[in-house]
Amino acid sequence: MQKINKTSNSQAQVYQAQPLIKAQPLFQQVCIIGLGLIGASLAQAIKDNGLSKRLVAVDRYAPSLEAGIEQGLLDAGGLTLSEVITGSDLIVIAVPVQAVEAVFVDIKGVMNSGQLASDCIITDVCSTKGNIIAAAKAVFTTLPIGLVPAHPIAGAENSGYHARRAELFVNHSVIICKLPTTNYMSIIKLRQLWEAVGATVMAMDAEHHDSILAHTSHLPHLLAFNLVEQLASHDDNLDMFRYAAGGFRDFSRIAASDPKMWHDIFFANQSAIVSALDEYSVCLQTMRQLIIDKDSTALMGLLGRAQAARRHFGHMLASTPYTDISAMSASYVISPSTTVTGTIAIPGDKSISHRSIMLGSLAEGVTHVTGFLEGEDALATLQAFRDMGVTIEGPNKGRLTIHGVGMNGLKPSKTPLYMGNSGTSMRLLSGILAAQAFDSVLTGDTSLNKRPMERVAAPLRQMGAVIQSTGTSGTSPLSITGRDNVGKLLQGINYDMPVASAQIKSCLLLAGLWADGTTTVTQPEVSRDHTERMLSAFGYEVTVDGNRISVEGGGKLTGGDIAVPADISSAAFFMVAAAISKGSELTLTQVGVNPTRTGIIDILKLMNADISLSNETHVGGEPVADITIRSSNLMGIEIPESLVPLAIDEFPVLFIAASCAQGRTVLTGAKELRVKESDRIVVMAEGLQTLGIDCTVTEDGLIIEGKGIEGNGTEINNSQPIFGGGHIVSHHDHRIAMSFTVASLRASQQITIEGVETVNTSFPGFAELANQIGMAVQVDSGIDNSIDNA
Ligand SMILES: O=C(O)C1=C[C@@H](OP(=O)(O)O)[C@@H](O)[C@H](O)C1
Ligand SMILES: C=C(OP(=O)(O)O)C(=O)O
Repeated sequence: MQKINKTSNSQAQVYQAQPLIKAQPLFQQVCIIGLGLIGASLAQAIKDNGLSKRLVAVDRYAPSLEAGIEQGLLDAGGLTLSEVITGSDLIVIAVPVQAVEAVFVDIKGVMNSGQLASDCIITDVCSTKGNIIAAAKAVFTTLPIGLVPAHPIAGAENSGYHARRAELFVNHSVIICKLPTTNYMSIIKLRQLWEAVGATVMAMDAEHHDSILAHTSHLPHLLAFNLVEQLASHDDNLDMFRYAAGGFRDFSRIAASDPKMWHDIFFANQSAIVSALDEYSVCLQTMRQLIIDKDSTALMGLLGRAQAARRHFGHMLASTPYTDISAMSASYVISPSTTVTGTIAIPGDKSISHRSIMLGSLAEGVTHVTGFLEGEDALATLQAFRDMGVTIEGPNKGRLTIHGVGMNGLKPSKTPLYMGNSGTSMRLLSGILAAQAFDSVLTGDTSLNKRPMERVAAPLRQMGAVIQSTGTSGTSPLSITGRDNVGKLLQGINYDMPVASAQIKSCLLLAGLWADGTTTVTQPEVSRDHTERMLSAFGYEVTVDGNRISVEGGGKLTGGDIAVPADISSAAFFMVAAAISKGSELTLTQVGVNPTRTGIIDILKLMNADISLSNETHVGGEPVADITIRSSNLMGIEIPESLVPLAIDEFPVLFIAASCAQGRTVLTGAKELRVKESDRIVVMAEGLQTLGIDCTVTEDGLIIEGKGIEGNGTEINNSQPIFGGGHIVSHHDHRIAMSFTVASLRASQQITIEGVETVNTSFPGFAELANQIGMAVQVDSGIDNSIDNA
C-alpha cells in the first residue's frame, strides 16, 4: 500500500506519494500531462510494467491526481507543470489537440528556467500530427531534439481517468512521426516504451498520418455522429431507436465518443477530413445512382468488392491466410485408426480454380464456374481480380459468375495485391500484370515472401517487362511498372525453362497474350497443362509441339462455362490413406485425371497399389474419373524422374506411403520440393524421423527405408504399426500437415500436428472428410474466444 502525503501551497496543490521502484526502468521520471483515458491508461501500463522509476502527472482536475496517488499509480501530481516536472526524462502530452500549444508554452518555460533538460523526450498521443508540429514550431524557435510526435491508435467510448486500462495498447499500433530535428535515441526509447506496453510501433510522416487517419478514423466517427443525428431529428425518432437493428447499433457505437474531443479533431485535421468527406460524397452519389438505375451487376460488384475487401484488409495487415483468422496456430490431435472406407467427393482443383478466375476476368462476356475451390489460395486470386475492378459474384457453394472485362479492361488496384500463401497466384499474375498499362505491386504472407520469384521476373524482363523483386533475395514483394510508363509492348521470346514448372510456363504464356509476336516456352519435362487447355477452351489458339508451347500476342478470350473437377492433389491424401491401411476401400468421385497430373497414380501403381479408374469422362476440357483404391502391400521403388513434375505436390504424402512400403524408396530430381511452402524434403524428413522412420535427405530428394513387411501369399500384411506417435511441426505447410494426418492410420500412438491452419489454402474441410471415412482427427483451433473483432 502507498503511503500518501497530501500537501498544498498557495498557487497549486501538490500530491506526493512514496516511490515504488521496479527493476530496469527505461526512464527516471515520466510526466504525463492529462489524465484522460489515454494518459491514465499509459500511466497504468508504465506503472504495471515498471518502465519508470517515478511517475508524475499534471491535470487541471485535482480529483484524478488525488485518485492516482491514493491508488499508488502516481508518485506525485500537480495542477501545473513546474510543480512536478523536475527530473523528468519523458513528457507525454495527453491533452485535447487544441490545448497542446499551451502545453508547449509551459514546457518551454520549464526548459528556460533550467527545471527541465533540453534533451528530455517530449511526445504526445493526439490523433492529428500536422497541427501538433505546427504548434511546436509556433512556440519553440528551434524544435527540441527530444520532440517525437506519436499517435497510439487505441481508444474506447468511455473517457476519463476511471476508464483507464493498462492493456489498452496491447496489439494496437502506435505511429511515430520522425522529425528531421529529432535525435535517434529519443525515437529508440519511445519505441521501447510503446513496445513494452504491448503496442506495435511504426513510423510515418505527419502528412501521410493525417490523411490516413482522416479516412480510417475521423471520417467513420463523423459518419456515426451524422447518422445518429439524422435519425434523432426524425419526428418518429423514438420508434426508430426502439426498433433499431444491430446494424445501427454497430455503426453508431462510436457516436457515443466524447463530442469535445471530436470537435477538436475535426478542426485540427480540417483539410484532410474535408477531402476524405468529398471522396465519400462521390462514392455515396454513385451508390445512390446505382440504386435508382437498378443496376444490379454494378451494385453487386460494388457490394461484393467491399465485402471481400473488408476481410482482405484485415488479413493483409496481419499477413495471415484468409478464411479463418481464428484458426491461426491450430493443431490436429489424431488418434490411431486402422481403416478408411466410403465414397467421397473431394473439393475442386486448385490450379484450375486459379486459372478460371484469371481467364474468366480477361474474357469478353460472362463466365460461369462450378466446382470452384473455396480455399484461401484461389480466393486470393479472386480477390486480386476484384481489386482490379472485375465484378465476380460468389463464390456460393463453388459457383461463381465472372463478368469478364476483356484483355484491356483491368484497372489498377488501389492497394498492393495480396497473394496470401499462394505461389501460383503470384507467379501467374506477375505475367498478366507485366503486360498491363498500369503499375502494380504483388505481395504475400511471410512464407510466400520467402519463395523465389526471379524465376518469373528474369524471363519477363527478357520480354521487356520492368519488374523488381524487392524482397531480400529475389523474393516478393514484386513491383511491376505498367506499359504506359515503359512506352512499349512486351516482346515475344523463346524461353528454355531451367525447371519443369507449370507456374513459370503459365506466367510467360499469359504475358505472351499481350506481347508483340510469338512467345515460346520449352519445358525440360512435361508439367501440368491447365493453362494451355483453358486458353483453348476460351478460344485462344495455343500451339503445342512436344515440350514447346507457343502463343501469339494480340488475341482475345471468350467467356464460357467451366466445371472444375476434384483436385487430384487433394485426393492423393486419401489415396495413400486407403493404400496403407488394413481392409480399406475408398472411391473418390470425379477427380481430375489430366495426364499431366496423374504422377501420383503412376507412382502408387509402381509401388503395387490397387487403384482403378471408372466413369471416365471429360468436364470442361479436362479428363475426370472416379478413382477407387484399396488396401495393398506397397513395395519400395526408385521413382522415375520423369514422373516428378507430374506428382510434384504429392511427394509429402508419397513419403508416408514409402514409409509403409516394403524396402527402400529413392526419390531423386526433386529439388523443386525445397522451394514450396516449406522445404518439403527437410521438413518431411524431420517429421518422419520423429515418428521413427529411417530416412536420408539428399540434395534433390529423399531415401526412405520402408518398414512394411512381406504379405503372406495373396494376403495383405498391413496391420502392424509403422509409425510411433509424436509431435509434428508442419512449418505452416498444408501438405505436410495433411500427410502426417494420413500416417495416423499406421501409427501406434497419438500424433499431434502443429500449424494446420494453412490446410485451408488448398483443402477446406479436410479434417471433416478424414473423420467421415474413419480417421480420428480432432481439430484444436487454438482460438482465444476473447478475440476482439473491433
Ligand atoms: O501451376 C500450378 O497451378 C501449380 C504448379 C506447381 O508449381 P511449380 O510450377 O512451381 O512446380 C505446383 O506445385 C503448384 O501447387 C500449382
Ligand atoms: C506448391 C503449392 O502451391 P503454390 O505454389 O501455389 O503455393 C502447393 O499447393 O503445394
